[in-house]
Formats: sequence, C-alpha cells, structure tokens
Amino acid sequence: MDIRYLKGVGEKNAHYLNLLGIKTVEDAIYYFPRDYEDRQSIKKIKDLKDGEIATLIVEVALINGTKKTQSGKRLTSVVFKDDTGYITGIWFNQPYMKKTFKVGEKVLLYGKINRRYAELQIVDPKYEKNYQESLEVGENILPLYPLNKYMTQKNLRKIIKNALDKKEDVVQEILPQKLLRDYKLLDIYTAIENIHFPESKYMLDKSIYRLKFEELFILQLGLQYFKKSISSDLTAYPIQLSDKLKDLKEALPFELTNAQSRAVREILLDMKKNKPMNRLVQGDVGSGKTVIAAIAMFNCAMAGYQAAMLAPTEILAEQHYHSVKSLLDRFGLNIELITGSTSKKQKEKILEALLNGEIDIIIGTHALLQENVEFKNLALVVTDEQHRFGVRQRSSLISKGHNPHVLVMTATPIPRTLALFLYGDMDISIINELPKGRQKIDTYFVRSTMRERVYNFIKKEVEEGKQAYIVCPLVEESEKIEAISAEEAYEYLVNNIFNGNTNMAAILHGKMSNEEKEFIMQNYKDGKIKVLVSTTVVEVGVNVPNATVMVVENAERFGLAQLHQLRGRVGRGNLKSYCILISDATNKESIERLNIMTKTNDGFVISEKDLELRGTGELFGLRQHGLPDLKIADILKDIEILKTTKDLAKKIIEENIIDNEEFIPLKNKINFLFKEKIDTATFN
Ligand SMILES: Nc1ncnc2c1ncn2[C@@H]1O[C@H](COP(=O)(O)OP(=O)(O)OP(=O)(O)O)[C@@H](O)[C@H]1O
Repeated sequence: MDIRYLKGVGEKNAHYLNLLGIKTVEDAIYYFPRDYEDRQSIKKIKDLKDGEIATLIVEVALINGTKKTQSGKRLTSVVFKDDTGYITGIWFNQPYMKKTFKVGEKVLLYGKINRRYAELQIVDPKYEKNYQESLEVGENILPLYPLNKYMTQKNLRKIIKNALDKKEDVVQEILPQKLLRDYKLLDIYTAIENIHFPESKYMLDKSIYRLKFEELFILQLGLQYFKKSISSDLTAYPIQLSDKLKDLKEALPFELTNAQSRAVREILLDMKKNKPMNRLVQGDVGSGKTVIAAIAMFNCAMAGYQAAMLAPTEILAEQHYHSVKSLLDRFGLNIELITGSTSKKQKEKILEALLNGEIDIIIGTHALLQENVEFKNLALVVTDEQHRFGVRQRSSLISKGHNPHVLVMTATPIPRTLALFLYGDMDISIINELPKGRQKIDTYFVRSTMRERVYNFIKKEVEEGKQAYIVCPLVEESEKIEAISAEEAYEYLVNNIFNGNTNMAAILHGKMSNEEKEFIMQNYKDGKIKVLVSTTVVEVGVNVPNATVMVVENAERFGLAQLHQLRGRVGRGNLKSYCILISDATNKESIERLNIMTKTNDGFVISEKDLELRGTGELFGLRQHGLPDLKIADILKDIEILKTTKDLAKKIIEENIIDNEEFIPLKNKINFLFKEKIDTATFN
C-alpha cells in the first residue's frame, strides 16, 4: 500500500517520507529506530554519572539566562533540582529556552550528563511537562528515527503508529510456528510493534533478537539453498588427478607449506567431482597463493581442458603469467597472456587458438571478459582478488565454459565470521601459514622530521644489494603543502640521498601508459632499479622478494587493510624486512591505526580492527556480492545469532525440510531476495 493513502499522511508528508526511502506502508513498518529514549528508569541527581544518558524528574530552581561563550555561541542555562541535588540544563543557540520554564515547575528531562569541574550539567536535554501522562500510557521507551530536515520525531512516530495498525495486512509471518517455539522467538507482529514502541526493555531486546534472527536466517538459508542448487543441478567436467603432479611437485623451487598442500588437496578433490567446484582460497599477503592456482591449472590442462585466470590489473596479470609459466615451464603447456595492451594481431591469434583448444592456460585482465573470447573446453576459472570484480563480471567468464570449476583467491584477510557470511555459498581453504624462513617485518611509525634518516636507511639497504619501495598517496594540487607527492619524494631521494644519480630510482604512477609501467616494473624485478617511488599501483600482489624496505609517505591517508597490503610487498623472501610509516597525523584515530600496524603483522587481526574502526558497510558492499542488505543485524556483533542461524539453515537445506509446506513463505522470500545471485549463477 502506498504510504500516501495511510491515515494522516497526505501528499506533502508522502513526499518527505519518500525522501527517507519510505514509499509504502511496509517500508514504514520496517523503518527501524536508530535509538531510543529510555524514560523508564528515572534517576536521582546524586546518582548521575559523567557521560551517561539519563531521565530525571526535577523542579525548576533558577533561570540563569543567556550569555555568549568564547566561541561565539549563545548559551542558555537553567538550574533544576530534586531532593538529592542540583543540575544545570544547558542549551546552545536556543535563547527561547529561558522563557520555556517557570521557577517551581516540575519537568521531565532527558539527555546526556556532563560533569564539568564541580558542576553537573545536562546538555541540550529534551523536556516534557506533562510527563505523568506519557509515563502512564506506556511510552516509557520512545523510538528515535533517522530523520531529514522535513520530518520531526513526533510526526514520524505518529505515522509509524498508524502504519502499525495495518501490520496484519502488509506483513506476513514467514517463520514456521515450530521454529518460533524452538528458538523462543516472538511472533512477527509482536516484534515489529515492540521494536517501534517497546512495552519494556525486555520486550525491546526480544524484538531486536527476533528481527535479527530472521534477517540472518534468511541470508544463510538463501546462501545454502543457492549452494545446493548449483552443486546438485549442474554437472562439470570431472578432472582426474594427473600422474604428472608428482613431477611438478618435485620441480617446484620450494617445498609447499602444510597449509598450501592442504589447499591443493582440497582443490584437486573438488575438481575430481562432476559438480563444479566453488572454492575460495584465503591467505595473507605473501602466503603463496599463486603456486596453488598454478597447480590447479596444471592439473586441468594435463587432463586436456582449458584453464583461465583473471587478474585485477595488468601488472598483476603479467606477473602471474611469468610465475605460472616458469613454474610449469618443463611440461610443454601452451600458456598465454591477454591484456588491454596486447596488440590487435596478437589478440586475434590468441582468440583463435583459444577457440580451437591450442591454448591450455590463459591469464588476463578484463580483456578476458570480452564477448569475442571463446574457449573450446574451459573447465577451470581462477579469479584473483575477487573484490575487484562484481558478481556479474566474474560470471561472464564462468559462462564461457560448461559449468567450469571456480577458484577464487583473495589476500584480503576477512575475519572468519565475515567470510562465513559473505561466502556462505563457497567452500573455503585458509592458508594460515607463511613459507619457511620468513622473518617478521619490523614496522615503525615516524614523523616526517625523520625522513632523511629513513631515506638514508634505504640507501644502506641498497648498498647491501637489496631494494626498496616508497609509496606516496595521490596528491591534488590544492593539498600540496600537506602531502608529499611521488615526484617530490623521487626528487628528494635522487638529489639528497643518491647524489643526483638517477639510475638508482624510478617513479611509477597510474597516469603512465601500460608499456611504461610494465617496463619499469620489469627493470625493478630484474634489480636494475633499486628504489621504486610510486603511488599505490604496487598495492596488490606485486612480488619482488629482494625488496626489503617499504616506506609509506603520509601513511595516515591509507586505510589499515591497504597499509597491510602495502607492507606485504616486502618480507616475501628470507631477507629481514622493514616497513616505515611516515606521518605527521595528529588525530587520534589515525595515530591509533598506525600504532596497530606497528604491533601486529597478522592480516586477520588487522582486518578485524579495520572493521571495528570503519564498520562493515564501507568495506564490503553486500550488493556487490549479490546479497540482500541487512537492516538490523550486524555481522560483526551478532556472531552468535549468525552461528545459530547458519547451523539451522544447513540442517533445513540438507534434510530437505525446506520443501515442507510451512516453509513455503520463506522459500518464496529467498527466491525473491536472491534473484540476482541465482540469475548470475545460472547464466540467464
Ligand atoms: N612454500 C613456499 N616456500 C617458499 N617460498 C614460497 C612458497 N610458496 C610461495 N613462495 C614464494 O613466496 C612469494 C609469494 O608468493 P605469492 O606471490 O604466490 O604470494 P601471494 O599469496 O599471492 O601473496 P599476495 O597476496 O601478497 O600477492 C613468491 O616469491 C613465491 O615464489
């Protein structure tokens, strides 16, 4: 039902409600409060604590009036009392407040308590004079909604109250009765009534629990249902273990770590099945994921099928191409590279060879996704760094094969809970071990006054035959004074540290042509260039084991996950490595972030901190993964509910309980919510 036709709304309000995203009565019902005013527990002045939000019943003792503060604001203060003490109410730029109260009058105040020196204050409190009445009608806990400037709490509360009268018409109970009983959940009507206008704190908590439960349960059920539907209905090429695998293992320049071997085993077993593999390999920076992909592609090629690997940048595609080629060198496979800079002629040759099956393994960037790229028998798709590709992009490569096996590699360390959530439909191999001989990367956070010493340290390492990176943020003209640009860092390094010798260092930035970038990267990899000064193009995946120093300029401008990625460019061999974060940041949060970097090298710990600091929303757009957004649950905080609902969802799907009649509404809901994911997976 359109919100316009709800009692008490009308055209004008409807327009304002639309701006808040409320278009229907159902939207209004599901427009949850962001917070509540808890007027239930009335406090005495003597019991108030600094910083708490409290409700008081007090008498007006003295009206102080208005004065100007040092910063030019007008401050109005009124003193209130109860039988245990005095408190001053403070309002900024609301001089009319002094006329609002009369000495001796009783009021209810609600607001934040501040203890300033000896004085107790309540800042910008809400007040109510006829509080007796409101306390009696059970409005002790009032909802606070996210608003815009056109809508007041009072107005919105009234509208939502009216919407709730229609709840039976627009909301359906989709959870089966038995489930409600087993998990002690409120029915949906009681829950939505109480999330807006709670009878008590207890009922509010129960309502929140019920709604979070439903949301996470639907999500888990959808993911599991989706996983089962692809794995049971689709048939893939089963790929037997090649008897050459042993030879390959022996030919590798190193011994696989236990974690790598485990991942390889899991992958090879998946690929043996005639159901498509759908596996995520998650390993911290430098943990050695490339070789795992190479082995999987090797096994696929040896069985006579084609494999493709998709990389997010040209530099990375190029690097994977060289690594895979050198790892598989002696087995006579045809391995090719395709990127945006592949010449037209070369591209045509590759396209033809792909189609007639002459190419066994192809590695490329987005160029691989183009329509004219066709395969003879693509059986394995590897994607690197899945966050850079949308669901649709990935599936466009997948659709070039006949239900190919899918392997996704990511170095973004995702806290386990989040992985559980985002990849509920994937199997996960975790590489929780670094290759032997790796040393801890020492990380320092220093001020820019130390720059000369830091750059001299680079010089010392270079003199010992090692290499270094200096990464600078992208700088706009207007920010010149605050931040050092890659050009400036380069000039400083060459002129002040290397006595004008330009052979030692090179600059790399996003605006260069791909050929130029590639040329510089290659020279750096070959050790001809000793110091690479760059913007963040080196961020993901670049592998130069001889590099031992990573200097990050204006480090406060980078997020934690990004800093961790950058640091992961060093310490990739057996050489002792260092990461130096240069920053003059003064704000608390930036300093906290940089300090975290100095304390831990563990990507999982860092990503948890990152999520704490930035929230999940920013890091992962759920929509990008084809998942419905969450309205009320928080995947980091609601881990317990997540686990409970995951187990329950698994049971329901595995035992086919989902097909029972009482699950029909739920099934319809997941079909609707997961439409995009299901569509892209079945390649309509
Ligand atoms: N088991 C191993 N023993 C020794 N060295 C290894 C082992 N596995 C991989 N390496 C080497 O470690 C380096 C890093 O490997 P790789 O580039 O595959 O890392 P990655 O997991 O892709 O990391 P990132 O996500 O940071 O790109 C490479 O030089 C690789 O040759």
